[in-house]
Amino acid sequence: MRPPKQAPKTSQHIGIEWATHMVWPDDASHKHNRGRLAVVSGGPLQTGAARLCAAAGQRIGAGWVSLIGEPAAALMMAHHETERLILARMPDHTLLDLLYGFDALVIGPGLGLSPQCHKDVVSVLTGFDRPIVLDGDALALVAQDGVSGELGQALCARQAPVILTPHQGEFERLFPQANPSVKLAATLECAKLYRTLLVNKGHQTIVATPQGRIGLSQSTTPFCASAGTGDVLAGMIGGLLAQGLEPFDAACGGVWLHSQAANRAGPGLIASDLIAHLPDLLNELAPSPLKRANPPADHP
Ligand SMILES: NC(=O)C1=CN([C@@H]2O[C@H](COP(=O)(O)OP(=O)(O)OC[C@H]3O[C@@H](n4cnc5c(N)ncnc54)[C@H](O)[C@@H]3O)[C@@H](O)[C@H]2O)[C@@H](O)CC1
Ligand SMILES: Nc1ncnc2c1ncn2[C@@H]1O[C@H](COP(=O)(O)OP(=O)(O)O)[C@@H](O)[C@H]1O
Repeated sequence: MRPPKQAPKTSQHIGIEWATHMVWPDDASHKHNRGRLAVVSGGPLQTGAARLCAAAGQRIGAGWVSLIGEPAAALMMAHHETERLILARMPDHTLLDLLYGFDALVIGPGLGLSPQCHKDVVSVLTGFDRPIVLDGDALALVAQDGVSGELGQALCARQAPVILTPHQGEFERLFPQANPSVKLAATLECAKLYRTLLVNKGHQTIVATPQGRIGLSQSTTPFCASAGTGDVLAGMIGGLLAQGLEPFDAACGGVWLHSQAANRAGPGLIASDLIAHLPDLLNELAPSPLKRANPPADHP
């Protein structure tokens, strides 16, 4: 079958309308019912990606965000983190033990590629029944296995939602048969192959479901090409999933908020700037009673 030349009818430009899916806190909200997000860190020298991711998930509204790492990584994170809770994974802990009670998980940013990392990704895909975002090294591990390998099969068999967020290099490794000149068709085929929702990133970002639903975004500044910006996107999507958004809405909402934050940051952008721009963006989107109070006119 020849690839479609144009976007299928189900494709939508990802614009401000995705904000209508946002979940806002109300008087009954408390930190445990606004979404609990877990992010798995790599080793003590690789905690930065997971920390960016977790901070983004918290800024976008998840009420409780934990970073999980082996004891040395946990200690390193504890030196840096204030609002994120650190969970040290002791030798007798499985990852699933520590994930009890969380609403969503991001795994992959800075994770590493060791056999233990592989085992952990298999264990969450088969044993964690809440939404998962796979990014970074988790995607490298899936690509190493291929679709017929253990991780590929775990993805295909999984019933609960999972979102893959590859950049171009990761996408090409996940789906080596892809023709890069037809990114839309290749993204759809890859989503079908792994039976999962894909966010294929880059100047043009494509969100695709295995059923053929498509979201397209190409309004982001190229200053976004900076280390860690993808980790922030994974955290934003994870934070929206933790708050209960449907996976397609969480993916498109994350992509849109990320692009708006990037455009506001502009020249000189580094990944943490995207997180810093979220409060202003969210304030503009929030229902009137929730908007930030303006200082009185005579405020100094
Ligand atoms: N603050 C941090 O600690 C950061 C950690 N990071 C982590 O570092 C690990 C390696 O990440 P990489 O993204 O380098 O992944 P990989 O090392 O798996 O892939 C990079 C390779 O893909 C190729 N490539 C092709 N198109 C590309 C594109 N559009 N964007 C990026 N690479 C492209 C590159 O040339 C390179 O050979 C991951 O675990 C990642 O999460 C990065 O996210 C950067 C920030
Ligand atoms: N040229 C570009 N124009 C617009 N957005 C870009 C461009 N290059 C990268 N991006 C965006 O920046 C982010 C980079 O993600 P990724 O490469 O995974 O980062 P990292 O792994 O370093 O966190 C993605 O959201 C991607 O869409």
